[in-house]
Amino acid sequence: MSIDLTGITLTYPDGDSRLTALDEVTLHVPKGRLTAVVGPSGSGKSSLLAVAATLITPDHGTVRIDGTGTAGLSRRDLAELRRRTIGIVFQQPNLLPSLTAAEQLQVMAHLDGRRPARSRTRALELLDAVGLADQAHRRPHELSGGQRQRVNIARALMNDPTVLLIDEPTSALDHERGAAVIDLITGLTHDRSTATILVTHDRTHLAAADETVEMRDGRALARAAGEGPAAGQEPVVT
Ligand SMILES: Nc1ncnc2c1ncn2[C@@H]1O[C@H](COP(=O)(O)OP(=O)(O)OP(=O)(O)O)[C@@H](O)[C@H]1O
Repeated sequence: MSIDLTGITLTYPDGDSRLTALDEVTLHVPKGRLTAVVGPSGSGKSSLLAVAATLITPDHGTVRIDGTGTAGLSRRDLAELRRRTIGIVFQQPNLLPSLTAAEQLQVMAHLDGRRPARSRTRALELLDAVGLADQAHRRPHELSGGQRQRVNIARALMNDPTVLLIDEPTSALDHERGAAVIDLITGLTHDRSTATILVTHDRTHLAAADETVEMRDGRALARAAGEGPAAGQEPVVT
């Protein structure tokens, strides 16, 4: 149960040439560990998450999820792999306005063909796990920003993923609510043994990470949790 990115290079079209967004990035996140990814705007953080989520195929390098290589899989098989093993939390919760918190989660199980009664039980368990047991009946406009983000995180857990990929989950929250969401992510990573990658701008979150990777111009520089800014330029990581 892990996610392994090895020698990932990703380029985008840029006029007559190509822009290198990821340059030989290697990253190994074992189960039960939280890796934070930081770096300036444009350094490749979102691209890294998109490759890890198998939403973008890199030019070079391999992505292995729980030991399974993704190269050569059909779009259908990739979609299946994503649905079964990867939980993705985007920056904006993107909740459906007309559904209650519990129903936002049940939609995921419905897409997976599971029975409504069982999915309701699981949705309520997960809302409880993220501290929203008493908010299951509320619609998004009746929840605070922090509560909406918790629903977003619970929804990503609905299919019991082994890999959690989280993009800037606290950007719309004040410091206190942001810190609570990071605590939640740390706890879920350890309790549910997910391999978690957290992209964040906020360096105060780094203390919660088991490892930090600093992105610079598409390259990954590693440093241990709690250290100051990456000093060396050596490519990283384990
Ligand atoms: N679809 C795209 N087409 C062309 N270039 C892109 C595309 N997406 C990203 N880029 C470029 O790739 C580089 C890395 O972008 P990326 O979004 O991964 O960085 P980031 O670190 O997530 O930035 P931010 O913190 O601002 O979200 C940037 O130079 C960006 O302009």
